[in-house]
Amino acid sequence: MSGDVVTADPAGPATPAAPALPGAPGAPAAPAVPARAILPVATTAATNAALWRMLTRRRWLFAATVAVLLAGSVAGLATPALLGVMVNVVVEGGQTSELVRFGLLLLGAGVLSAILGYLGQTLLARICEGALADLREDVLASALDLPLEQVEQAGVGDVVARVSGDVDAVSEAISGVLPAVTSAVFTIALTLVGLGALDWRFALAAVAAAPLQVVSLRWFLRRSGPVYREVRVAEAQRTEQVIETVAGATTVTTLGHGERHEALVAQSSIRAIDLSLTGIALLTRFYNRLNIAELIGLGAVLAVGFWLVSGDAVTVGAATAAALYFHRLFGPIGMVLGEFDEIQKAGAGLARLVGVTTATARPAEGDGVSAGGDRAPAGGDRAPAEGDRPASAAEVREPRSAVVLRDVSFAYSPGREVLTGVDLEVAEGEHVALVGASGAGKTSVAKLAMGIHRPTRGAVQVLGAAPGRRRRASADGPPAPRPDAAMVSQEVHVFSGTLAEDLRLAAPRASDVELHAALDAVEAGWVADLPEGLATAVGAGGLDLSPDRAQQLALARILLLDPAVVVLDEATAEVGTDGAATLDRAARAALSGRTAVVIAHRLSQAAAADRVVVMDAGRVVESGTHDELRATGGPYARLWAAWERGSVGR
Ligand SMILES: Nc1ncnc2c1ncn2[C@@H]1O[C@H](COP(=O)(O)OP(=O)(O)OP(=O)(O)O)[C@@H](O)[C@H]1O
Repeated sequence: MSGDVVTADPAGPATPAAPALPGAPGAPAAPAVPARAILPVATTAATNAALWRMLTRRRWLFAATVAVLLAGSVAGLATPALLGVMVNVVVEGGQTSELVRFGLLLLGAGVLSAILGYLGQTLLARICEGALADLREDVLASALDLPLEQVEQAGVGDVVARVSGDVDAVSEAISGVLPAVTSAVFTIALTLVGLGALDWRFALAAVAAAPLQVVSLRWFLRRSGPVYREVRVAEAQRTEQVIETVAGATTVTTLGHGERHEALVAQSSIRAIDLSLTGIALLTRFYNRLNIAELIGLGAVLAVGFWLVSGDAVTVGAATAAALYFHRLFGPIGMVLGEFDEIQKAGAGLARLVGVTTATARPAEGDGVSAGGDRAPAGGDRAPAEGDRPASAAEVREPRSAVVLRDVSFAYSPGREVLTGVDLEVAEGEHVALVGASGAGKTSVAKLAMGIHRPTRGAVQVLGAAPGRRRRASADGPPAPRPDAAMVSQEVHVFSGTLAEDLRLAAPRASDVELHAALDAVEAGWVADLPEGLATAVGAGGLDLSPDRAQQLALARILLLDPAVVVLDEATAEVGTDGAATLDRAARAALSGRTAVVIAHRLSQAAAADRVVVMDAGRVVESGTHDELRATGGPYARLWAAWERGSVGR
């Protein structure tokens, strides 16, 4: 996961929610992570409710549309009735002028029905396009808000498949199918009324087709639903496989694993294709059954017509009109039943999309997240294990601590704890350096503090800004809400665009003067030497920045973002002594006046901190100032001695 600055800033890159300031308005609460490592899929009821909400957001337009479509269907009903009357005129040897009059009426009804139908479809399409735009925005916003932990567990491919393939499936259904199906449903309902008006026995005969249609539909829905869901999952897996292969292309090529990866992509594609073919085979069998149902229905209407005409109960014209009415049902019924296919696919897609929006929905109070903004342990509904010490909000809320980890244990996979009983408190404005061998658990602590992961036991809390700190005001707008916490991670990402755009991801309204000031503060004097300065293209396809320069950009972004708490996990091993000294000074400038947790990859960073916390095998083993720890002769003193001898890091 790229993104060195993890922040609540809406313009920020890859912006999972930053940790909460307890009590702050809109403080994000940790959403419930499902036990299985997938993003949730909404229930049918929740999906239907979301669809209804989308459509009825524009309720007046919706009501007008229904009225126009109904009027169009009523006008359409006149056609078979008028044809029936014309047959009677012919049978009874009526005047040609009479025929012409009814012919003109027929033409008028047809034109009116077409105009109203067109208008209704246009209005409905407008509602649907609006609903679709809302859906796209909701899903994209929700996807950007997804906790990194959930994205990591579910796989990026799943998220990408949802915001692309699933949105497309729903788009097709909403913009193409829904308007057509709605007007078809009106036509069916009113045609049955028209048949009944001719003679109730015609309506009864028409219903003869219904049992087979209902049975066929139920048969189809039962089988196709799971198949379509599997298709969506298989497509997500294929996307995941492709993304993984492309993202790791260099590694794949250098290790000569190209063929293996191609085979894996092919395998996942074949599975998706096989499932799609199964769906098509089901659809063909379904249409066969519908054709048989129509044959039965038309046969019944004609037989009843023959019987009624023979008994003088109805005229030949009425029987003709009845047959035409039934024939008129073929199209709409076939369309509604046939489109169930698209509706099913869209339903599967919509359930996954609504799942994304619910994955980021804030749980209500009492959902396992304390009002103080504690990060509750994952698996909120598990029974407390023996030895669990569920830390209450009261227990962890301490007025002068900006970051509190209380008795925190954590495992990436069940049963494999990488942190055990970690207690860490960082006072407001304090700079704490985390020190330890590779794999000791420093980055895991940082990610827990940032809310990227949640503890399996214990509680984590990040408090707000130090009193008296001013928000950065922008010249041309209200002051931006101050972000709570931000992280500079080991993988600094330089986003494609100009240098100025890259920096403005952290502060969209910052002026060029402010950008230059931030760059100066982190000693990025090299920017001034670039021929195009802030307009220089960086990132993919642009100027390739060395790791220490990318690091300086990340630190400048911190200055522009101005968070209260910073977690710094920069590991720039490639820089020499001069580079390291520059980066240390840049970090000091970026962290000045903030609470900071610095993962000290160079012990010079630890020496400059207010306090050093030493970790070993997932536990805190020492804590104190640099001088105190050196004097005790413990693990830190040994690390320091080794570092001074130049055998570690430098
Ligand atoms: N995403 C992950 N999935 C599974 N295990 C992980 C993951 N990330 C880290 N670990 C494991 O957790 C343990 C602690 O790793 P962590 O990265 O927190 O240590 P660290 O002290 O920051 O190390 P380094 O200085 O090398 O970054 C290690 O055993 C590591 O292998």
